[in-house]
Amino acid sequence: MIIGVTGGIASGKSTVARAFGALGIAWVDADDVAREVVAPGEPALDMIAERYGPAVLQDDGSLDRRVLREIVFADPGERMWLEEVTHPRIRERLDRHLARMEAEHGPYVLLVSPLLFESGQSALVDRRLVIDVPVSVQIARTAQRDGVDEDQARAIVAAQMSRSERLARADDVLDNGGDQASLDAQVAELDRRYRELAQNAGAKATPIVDTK
Ligand SMILES: CC(C)(COP(=O)(O)OP(=O)(O)OC[C@H]1O[C@@H](n2cnc3c(N)ncnc32)[C@H](O)[C@@H]1O)[C@@H](O)C(=O)NCCC(=O)NCCS
Ligand SMILES: Nc1ncnc2c1ncn2[C@@H]1O[C@H](COP(=O)(O)OP(=O)(O)OP(=O)(O)O)[C@@H](O)[C@H]1O
Repeated sequence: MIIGVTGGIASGKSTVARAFGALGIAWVDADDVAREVVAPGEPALDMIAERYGPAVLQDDGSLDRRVLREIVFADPGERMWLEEVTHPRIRERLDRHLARMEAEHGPYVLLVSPLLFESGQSALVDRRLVIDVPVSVQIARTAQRDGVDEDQARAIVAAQMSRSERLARADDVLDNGGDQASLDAQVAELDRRYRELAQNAGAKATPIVDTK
């Protein structure tokens, strides 16, 4: 069983994943895979460099993420171009990672992704857990953690699905407006339910042999 964990920027997805990790659950992070597909030598990085020129590369040939971030969050057309180049590659790698993880780790695994619904990754998972916080909290935590100014944090939030649309697509919701203890308690309860669901799904998939 694969659980998709999603939420807007700085909603707390990585913090939630670590809390599941402390209970023995494995996860793959779409932001990490998004970095892999633009590593030096990858065709996507060549396409980005061709479109934006050397300013988008650092001296060692790797992507200057700050420069590209400023380009794509100032211009929706450029963001869409970047998504067309990266998202199919990200999805394909995630699919492979998840298949391997499901075979190696039980009873369920997590796909942690900011764009689960926007990028077609929702089709890779069995349930969708939305990490929910008010937009004002997202902006404050993004600015504090990433050192980006509030306008850019707002531009990133604006490029993502709205809070209400995301909640409408959720199977489960974790309210992350509280403290770490509240987050941990909600994760413990979700883990209990997911283990139960995974066990029932496994039982259904096992053919019952009639011994008579
Ligand atoms: C624009 C890039 C270079 C900025 O890199 P940077 O290191 O500053 O940010 P990072 O990759 O850690 O992303 C931080 C957060 O920004 C948000 N974000 C990133 N890309 C997008 C996007 N296309 N649309 C909306 N939000 C996005 C997410 O909440 C993400 O968690 C990078 O985010 C990127 O390559 N984005 C395109 C690939 C993508 O969509 N990744 C999202 C995960 S599938
Ligand atoms: N319940 C909480 N109380 C206070 N701070 C929190 C809480 N949950 C997360 N944070 C802090 O908010 C910031 C964002 O959390 P985190 O990095 O887990 O979010 P994310 O959704 O993974 O972000 P991104 O979308 O950028 O990958 C971090 O600095 C984290 O320590």
